[in-house]
Amino acid sequence: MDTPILVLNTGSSSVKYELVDPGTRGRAAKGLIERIGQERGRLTHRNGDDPPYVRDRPFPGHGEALDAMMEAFAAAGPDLAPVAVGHRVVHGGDRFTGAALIDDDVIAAIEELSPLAPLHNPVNLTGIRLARKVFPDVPQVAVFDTAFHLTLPPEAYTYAVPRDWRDRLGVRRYGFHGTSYAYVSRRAAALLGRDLAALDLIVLHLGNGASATAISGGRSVDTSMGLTPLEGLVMGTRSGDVDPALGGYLARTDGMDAQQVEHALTHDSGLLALAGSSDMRTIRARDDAEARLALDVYTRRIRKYVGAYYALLGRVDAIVFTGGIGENDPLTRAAALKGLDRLGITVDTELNESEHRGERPVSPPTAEVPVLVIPTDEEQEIAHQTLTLLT
Ligand SMILES: Nc1ncnc2c1ncn2[C@@H]1O[C@H](COP(=O)(O)OP(=O)(O)O)[C@@H](O)[C@H]1O
Ligand SMILES: CC(=O)OP(=O)(O)O
Ligand SMILES: [Mg+2]
Repeated sequence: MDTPILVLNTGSSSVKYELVDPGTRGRAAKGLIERIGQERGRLTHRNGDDPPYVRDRPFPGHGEALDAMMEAFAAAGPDLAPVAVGHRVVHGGDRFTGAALIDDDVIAAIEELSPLAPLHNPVNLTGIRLARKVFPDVPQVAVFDTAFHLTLPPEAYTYAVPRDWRDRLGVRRYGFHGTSYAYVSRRAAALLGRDLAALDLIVLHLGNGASATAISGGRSVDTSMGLTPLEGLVMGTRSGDVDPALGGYLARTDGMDAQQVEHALTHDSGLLALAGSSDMRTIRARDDAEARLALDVYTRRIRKYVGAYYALLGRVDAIVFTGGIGENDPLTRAAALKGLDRLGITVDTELNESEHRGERPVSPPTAEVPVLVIPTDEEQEIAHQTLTLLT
């Protein structure tokens, strides 16, 4: 492979990267840098079938993490000479309806949108700036989480708030995880052996951030994240839906300001607030009242959205789970769909709990509504969209 695409997925606390062959879609190398900003970080770099190159040390910020990625390529190969770089960018507002070739103007627009995705857009820009410095002559492409959701109908994206906020300040539902939804919905149609254009799907992306989307004919028709990636489901450190009066209440009774409230709802809430850890594996290892309540709150919220999206779509051809929790946690899948048998939705205990990984149904073969697990691959989708834009 001599002309691969480098894909950078800079997340809130991690960096995932891949070197993808545009012809075969094969991976020459891939890596993951975890727990950025925490006491103990880890970089895992894989070059083909070589034994992995692992570095356990703290990465104070995303700049250090990206430097470590460059060191890993230098030490463990392969040579890094990409023909293009594809970047995940979380918030594209209503300006970016698809992937965009990055120039100073696009960078300024991503920066302008940073207040709407404070965990994500600033670190996405760190990756873009590093790649432009290291590969000044290589085209760089931004692939936006929001773009997939620009098909939302007005009644789905409009908040019932003052007109001035909507007209002047861009207050509306945008939706996120779109790169994942684009990939997963295509793969779900392939697994069902049906045309995506004819399918109504409810897709649950349950990772560190989590969201639900109703997809009809391959188009997003409603989604749980809103103006920012804070609305909707319970997440690792984010509250998801709360009463909008909460901020005012805390200001009046406890003297908190808007920034403090938003920080707490973004960083100190969700599973972390309920069970002391944002990591599902850690919570699963416990069996006490606090952990059980956290899981009940978590799965009940998912069930509410499944019911709501079933009602909006009027029918559903499959429920699809993806993301670290959706792919790997059978108890979450079972609990989230508990009691929905009357809607034709149920999981098969043996299939759901099987050690099998990869794309698979977890509902009984005779189920009216198939329940599928489709591992997401945002990096593959970013490479695909980068290539499509450039050719
Ligand atoms: N085998 C597993 N069982 C249960 N949860 C898991 C498992 N593997 C990963 N997870 C959970 O997946 C979540 C991270 O999801 P992931 O999609 O990797 O996050 P990100 O949004 O950062 O990409 C964590 O809560 C983690 O505990
Ligand atoms: C948009 C979002 O929440 O992304 P992540 O799940 O990577 O945090
Ligand atoms: Mg994610």
